[in-house]
Amino acid sequence: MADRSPSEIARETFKQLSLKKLAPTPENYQALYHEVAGTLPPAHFPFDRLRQISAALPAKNPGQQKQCGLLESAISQRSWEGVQNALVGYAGFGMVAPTVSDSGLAPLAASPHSNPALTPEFMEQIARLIDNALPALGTDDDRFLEQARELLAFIRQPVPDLPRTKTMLANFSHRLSFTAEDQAEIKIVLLQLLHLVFTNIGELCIDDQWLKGQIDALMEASTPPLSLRRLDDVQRRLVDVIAKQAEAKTRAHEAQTQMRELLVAFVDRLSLMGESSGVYQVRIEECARQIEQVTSIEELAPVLQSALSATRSMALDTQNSREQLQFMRDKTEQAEAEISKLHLELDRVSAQARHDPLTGALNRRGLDEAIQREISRAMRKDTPLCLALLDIDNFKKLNDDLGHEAGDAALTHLADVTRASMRPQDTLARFGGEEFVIVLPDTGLELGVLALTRLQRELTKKFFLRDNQKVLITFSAGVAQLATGESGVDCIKRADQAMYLAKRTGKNRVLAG
Ligand SMILES: Nc1nc2c(ncn2[C@@H]2O[C@H](COP(=O)(O)OP(=O)(O)OP(=O)(O)O)[C@@H](O)[C@H]2O)c(=O)[nH]1
Repeated sequence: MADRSPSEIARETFKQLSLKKLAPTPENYQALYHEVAGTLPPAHFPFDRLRQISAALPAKNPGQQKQCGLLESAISQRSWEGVQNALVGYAGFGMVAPTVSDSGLAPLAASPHSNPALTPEFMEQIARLIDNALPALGTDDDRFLEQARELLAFIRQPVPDLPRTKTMLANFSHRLSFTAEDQAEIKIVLLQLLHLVFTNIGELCIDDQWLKGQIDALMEASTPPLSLRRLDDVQRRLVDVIAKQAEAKTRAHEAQTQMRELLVAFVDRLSLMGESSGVYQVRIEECARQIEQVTSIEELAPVLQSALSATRSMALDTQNSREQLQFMRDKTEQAEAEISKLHLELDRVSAQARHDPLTGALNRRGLDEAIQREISRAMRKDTPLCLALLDIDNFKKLNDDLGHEAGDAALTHLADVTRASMRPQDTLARFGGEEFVIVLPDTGLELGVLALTRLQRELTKKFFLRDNQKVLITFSAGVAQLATGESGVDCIKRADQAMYLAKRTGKNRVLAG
């Protein structure tokens, strides 16, 4: 039998079908064929069931459509390997909701891990997302925190139940929306309160120009959009204001005590004068009475003597009082002069704290602190940091042509335009006369140069106006990116060299250092 050709086997198979009175179905034919040929029938391939599954699979995106096509063709070719590849490929194109299809079959993916998108890694990513978002939502709502903890514990299980995960996520998201809304509102109200406090402090110190300037800067710095750096700035300024107020309070207290002492001394002196003039009056009245009674010139002499001595002693008392009052007046004037000197000194020292009083930019001390902070941040986050040094071109000529006051206004204008055009996280500091440093976090050299070039353009658009005349301010700048292990001072030196080169090669340029 083994030597027979396929056509002979086929003929014999038909003969057997008729002899055994079997229906001529493909299955019967196949079974008899292998019996006649003496070969093994291939493993059963469930065409119909597989086609049903294939028909139940939604093809909602191009990836799924392609895999459905591949599945159909694998079924036609009876290729188990093809079927497996098509199904694995299909699962990679998104999670399918476990609904029942027209065919009456539930689609795949009832377990979270039958879809690669819901792998333990993916669930861990969701858990980390929640973990990281929690601190931003505050710790006031206990129920919300508890719900978050429950959800985290649940989705970190090895195989979390999918429908339960969905329900828990939906509940959490619902509560989260309220908590986030609350937090946003709290932030707004806190800011309003802060502004109210600043306004009040500002009104309390109308005579103190420096303090008023600080309050204005505080108001501006606490206006959204806020950033951690702007809040740092608010904090630094507030510390200065509080220190200044404490000193002013001590000073006022001292002055008050001194004035009170002077007043007490003055009142004492007045009553003494009153007393001595009362004694004088009694003695003079006595003299007058004696004069009325004298009968001879001899009797008059001792009375006159007594009147003279009373007058002399009154004159002496008056002289003493005048001297004492003069002394007190001198002392008061001296105290006043000392207080106003102290005031001036305090203004000067306070203004030097961290900000440049003219432009409101940080001063050298403030800059040192800001650079230190940004260097630590850049190292921690492994991000680039640039320092730019800019110097106004031909500033001496501007001063000479328009006056020193116009020069001051030009410096303020440059600082204002810079603050408006740089990012909130950038920091501006006045480095010296007409030199400024800009600290640019998260910025590589190329972007740093671009930022300064953009600032140049802004200055050509936002003119400095003097007596209704447009005055164009330009600057030359050098930008340096902080190298590993480099100090802020050395980085500024490199920026300074680049700026110097920009000056020497025509000004109004930005060069990388
Ligand atoms: N109005 C005003 N002028 C200042 C201030 N600080 C420094 N200056 C003046 O700035 C001028 C700087 O002059 P220079 O160093 O010669 O520089 P420049 O004229 O800008 O020349 P280049 O830098 O070469 O473009 C000096 O005249 C200083 O008096 C300030 O606070 N206010």
